[in-house]
Amino acid sequence: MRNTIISMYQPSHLSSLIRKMQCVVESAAQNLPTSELEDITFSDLSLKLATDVIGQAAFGFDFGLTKEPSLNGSNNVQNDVEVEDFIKQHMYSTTTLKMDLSGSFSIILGLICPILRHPFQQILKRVPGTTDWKVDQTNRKLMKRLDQIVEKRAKDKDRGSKDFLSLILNAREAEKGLKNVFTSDYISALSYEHLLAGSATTSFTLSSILYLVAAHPEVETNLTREIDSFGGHDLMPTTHDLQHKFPYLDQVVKEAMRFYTVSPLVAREASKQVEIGGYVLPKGTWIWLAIGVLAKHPKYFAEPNKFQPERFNPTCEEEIQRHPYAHIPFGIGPRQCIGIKFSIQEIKLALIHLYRRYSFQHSPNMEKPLEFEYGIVLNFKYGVKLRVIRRST
Ligand code: HEM
Repeated sequence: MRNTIISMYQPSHLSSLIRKMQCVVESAAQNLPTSELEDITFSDLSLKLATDVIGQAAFGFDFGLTKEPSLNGSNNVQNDVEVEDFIKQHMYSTTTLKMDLSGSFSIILGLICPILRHPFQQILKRVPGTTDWKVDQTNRKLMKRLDQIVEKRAKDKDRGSKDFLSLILNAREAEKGLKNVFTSDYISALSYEHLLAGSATTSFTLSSILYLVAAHPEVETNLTREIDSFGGHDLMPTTHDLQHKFPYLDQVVKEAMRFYTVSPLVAREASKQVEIGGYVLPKGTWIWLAIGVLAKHPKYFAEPNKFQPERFNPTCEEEIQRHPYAHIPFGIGPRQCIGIKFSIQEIKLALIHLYRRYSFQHSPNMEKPLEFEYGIVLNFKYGVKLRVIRRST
């Protein structure tokens, strides 16, 4: 399975995605309000941006979330009712519907008495108005929409092989044995997992970078200097340029991912009995890797609560001495994130585009300190609110 889709994330395919990514980034950033009194909730914008990008890569579909609606209300994207409905449900479940302690009684009860959580959840799912009911309804609608999308694409014989969904469907048709494994339900679930894995993480990372850089003007100065020296606004960096010609940008991204680790826990299950640090863990034990804790360990990161991109400079002693597995925001080993290069390319392109045109400040309406929601991935409790200043260059 992993091998089937990994080709999508190889350098050759990534370079062909640059133009698509660039179009989404441009349309997301073209009309940011630059009034001194107006806020933008950048985290909402970055979620739209990341969802549009993954929509093109995973589904071969333009969701059009970052496009400005025209006067007649349409945003000139492909007219597909199922996809439109699906994506509305997805945005609703990601931004509005929150399965947190304040919302769900079954979660609170589960903390007090874990054994009661599941039966209670089953009951509350049937009680209209409760969070459990809303989550269940939204999940059902989402999966129904996704099933329709998968079904439609499965019938399309000219689907090509440029996106995740088409690649899996092609693989299913090419190998008879896979038909029973890659059922439509399974493919729908995988596609949704992909959409979630690729949008919430990238969006959070992009927003946290803008938030952190806005609080560190010296970092912004260095960053814009590097970006400006690359060339004029029309010069679009290639995949190779992004990897090699923006060393400071690279350090800023790494440091922001260390500072706010979006996926702070990674799970593994012991496939056989193993001894770790003197503890014998029987087969089947769940092991949680606290990569967010590791990212703040003073043994590997001096003054870990300071935002210092230079600590990732290849000539910095801290970087030279650091254990290679101390900074692993994408996990590690055979189950490491498959979207590393994809998301880094997207994040760097977005940052270059944004800082070429704008500078950012925290809105006075932003809470201090920043508050988070702790789910499968980290999220901002009230969003990242910024003021945008157009640069004069
Ligand atoms: C800043 C962005 C991202 C971060 C921080 C991130 C982080 C992670 C982490 C920590 C894991 C678990 C790895 C492990 O268990 O060792 C993971 C898995 C995964 N990620 Fe990402 N991710 C990001 C973007 C993406 C994107 C853009 C995609 C898709 C295009 C993606 C697809 C996946 C998939 C499919 C898995 C499961 C891999 C497997 O189990 O074999 N991720 N990611």
